[in-house]
Amino acid sequence: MSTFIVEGGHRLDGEITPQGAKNEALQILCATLLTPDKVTVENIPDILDINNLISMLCEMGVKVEKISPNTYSFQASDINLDYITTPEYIKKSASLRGSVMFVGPMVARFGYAVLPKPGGDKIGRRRLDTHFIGINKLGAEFEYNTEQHAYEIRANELKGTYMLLDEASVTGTANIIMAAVLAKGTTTIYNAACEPYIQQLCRMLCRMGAKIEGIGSNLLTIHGVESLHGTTHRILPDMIEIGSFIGMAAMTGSHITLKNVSYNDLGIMPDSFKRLGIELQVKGDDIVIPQHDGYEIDTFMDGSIMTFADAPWPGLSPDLLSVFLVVATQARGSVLIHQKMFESRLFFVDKLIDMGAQIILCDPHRAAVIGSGRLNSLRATNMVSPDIRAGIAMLIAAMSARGTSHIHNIDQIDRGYENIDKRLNAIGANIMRVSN
Ligand SMILES: CC(=O)N[C@H]1[C@@H](OP(=O)(O)OP(=O)(O)OC[C@H]2O[C@@H](n3ccc(=O)[nH]c3=O)[C@H](O)[C@@H]2O)O[C@H](CO)[C@@H](O)[C@@H]1O
Ligand SMILES: C=C(OP(=O)(O)O)C(=O)O
Repeated sequence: MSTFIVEGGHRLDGEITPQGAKNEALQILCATLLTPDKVTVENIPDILDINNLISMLCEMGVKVEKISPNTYSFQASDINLDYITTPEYIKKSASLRGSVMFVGPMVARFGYAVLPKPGGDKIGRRRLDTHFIGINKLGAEFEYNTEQHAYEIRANELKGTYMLLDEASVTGTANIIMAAVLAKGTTTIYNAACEPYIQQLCRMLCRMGAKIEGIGSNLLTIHGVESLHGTTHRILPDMIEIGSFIGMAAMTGSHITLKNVSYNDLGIMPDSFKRLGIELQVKGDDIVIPQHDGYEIDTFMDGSIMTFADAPWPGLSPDLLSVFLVVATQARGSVLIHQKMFESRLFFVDKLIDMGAQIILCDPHRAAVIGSGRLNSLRATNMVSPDIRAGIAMLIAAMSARGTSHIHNIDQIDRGYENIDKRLNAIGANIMRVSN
């Protein structure tokens, strides 16, 4: 377990380029299993979750070549199906959420997959019903193996069908798409998740020979094909990292430029920051955040207190609410943060309260923040990062606080943010990494 020692009060100044998107990369790397041909992927983030997934692919027999720091090629021409029944595979799967998306491609191409309990953030119940029901509807059978503590999934043949998903699950939709592209006949997925990362997956699959209609909508029609071939794909910039940097810049009174953000793929996020009182200038495909001496939270048009709530795309991502929450503590005005999707993601506010923030945790899903308008800057403290996004929120709080804070368990931050300490120190932060 490593620790960040963060000296607060330093303003940032300069340019920063967002990393490739973690949650897109997890889907795309799993999709490389769908073809025996070579697939080259650019802009892969160098983060713990992705490196773990790549090492699992290697152990499954995928030939992985690192072409440059963020570009790899993958060739799944000779897969060792025995590996996926080993205790090692089961243990590694439990270290990240993305491993759940091996199921769709494996069952589509090899008729066999093993699904141990996947890992990922411990942020409340994270059910997999959508994955199971969808893949089962395509004709695969799930059987729980009590010795392995994992499901075995078998299918002689997958057959296209109509399905209305019980919820617009992101990884569930990706898994079902990856199974359906090689199924016989036509699959219709209604209530599909449709965020840019799912769109990117669909576009890559189409370049590999898949036939998918309705990309970008919640109604996908997939005409199954016999086989897929190789391609090259570039991962989008990580919208959650972009949002984290916007919030960090405002809260620390910094002037920074975010380079090449793929603005049109950011959805409602930039406007949501504007409603928090943060000024953003869009220059080409860059976002400039000018130095803020203060910012004031908007109200709704009827004058009532603003709420930021998560919703499936094109709503606001749940992964950004921890950032909105911490940034609101130093705004003028009040806001309700309503985390509808996950029930254990707001408990980190206790630490912000210790630092002097005015927050009432109304229940596990809702926190009311009374911004102090920088009258009382936060005080440094010691904290433990419980999940990726609480971790980055704690880092933002520490960077804006008076004094030196310690953030333990920063592996949680490293799961999703590439070399965050080095990249922020390069533009003026003072963050020291200590390995315990
Ligand atoms: C590896 C990866 O890509 N992880 C992301 C993915 O996780 P993941 O794919 O696991 O999340 P899901 O989309 O399945 O669901 C997230 C949560 O929202 C609930 N839910 C979902 C859809 C819906 O219409 N109503 C609803 O209540 C689910 O029950 C669950 O509690 O999507 C989440 C939601 O954007 C993000 O937080 C995760 O970062
Ligand atoms: C919840 C997240 O990730 P995961 O689904 O990988 O746990 C996240 O990225 O905020």
